[in-house]
Amino acid sequence: MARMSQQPTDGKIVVDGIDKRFRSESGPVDALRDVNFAVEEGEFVCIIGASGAGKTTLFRIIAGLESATEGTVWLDGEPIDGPGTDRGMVFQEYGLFPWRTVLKNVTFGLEERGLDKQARLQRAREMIDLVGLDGFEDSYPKELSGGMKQRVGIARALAVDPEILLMDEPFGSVDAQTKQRLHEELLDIWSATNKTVLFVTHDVDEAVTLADRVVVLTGSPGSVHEVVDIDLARPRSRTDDAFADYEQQLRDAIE
Ligand SMILES: Nc1ncnc2c1ncn2[C@@H]1O[C@H](COP(=O)(O)OP(=O)(O)OP(=O)(O)O)[C@@H](O)[C@H]1O
Repeated sequence: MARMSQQPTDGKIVVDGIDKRFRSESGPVDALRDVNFAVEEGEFVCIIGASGAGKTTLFRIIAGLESATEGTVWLDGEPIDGPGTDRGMVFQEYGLFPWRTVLKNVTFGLEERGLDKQARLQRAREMIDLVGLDGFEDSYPKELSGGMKQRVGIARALAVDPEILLMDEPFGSVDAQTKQRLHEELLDIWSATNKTVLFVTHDVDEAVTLADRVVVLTGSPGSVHEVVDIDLARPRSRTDDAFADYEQQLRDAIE
């Protein structure tokens, strides 16, 4: 298939005809087939789907950690062909350096950007404040709870001021109460910083809580079954009938 040399439609991120086939010892595995959707600047988009629908694979392709077999992901009209500081990443398993303090974990991305030490420390402290971890600058990851570790991950991703935040099940390992608090904090950070957020989850409740729009991946190989606009004012309440209706709609779509 001829590769288009121009982004086919408007959008900050345009996922354009993505196929992914893995080669494994037991033969090829088709993970994604003809995945198409666009994300507008400043939007909060969740990708949901059952286990194996290809969410993480798609995340990794958009992050530039994995290449597509067919198709292109466009960012501001340019094809993505590797990771970049325009995309900050947050993973479920934190990805922190255990031998570095909180402060040194957050300065990590800044060291590569050539900022002087003073500027790095100042920026890192601002981000640590933003995620509510002031006072923990000198702690090590093993001294922190899961929720706190994830805050460090978010601070580190934000430190380089990426335009886009890519999050792959970031709150999968924290308890329900912490998750709810992190949702509120993430939405505050999102509205304060105007980032574009792409957030992978298998949790329907989380998607309705957070997203402007939800991309539902189904099938194996996965493709876009439906894109659902969540037309609810924020802050959202789980006890609203409309919230429950969206949850049901997404549950039905996944099945
Ligand atoms: N490196 C790989 N080699 C071979 N197959 C892979 C590889 N990575 C993923 N797959 C396959 O691709 C498909 C999609 O996997 P992926 O991890 O993207 O799904 P997912 O929706 O994120 O699932 P989960 O919610 O369980 O994490 C699965 O069939 C998986 O086995």
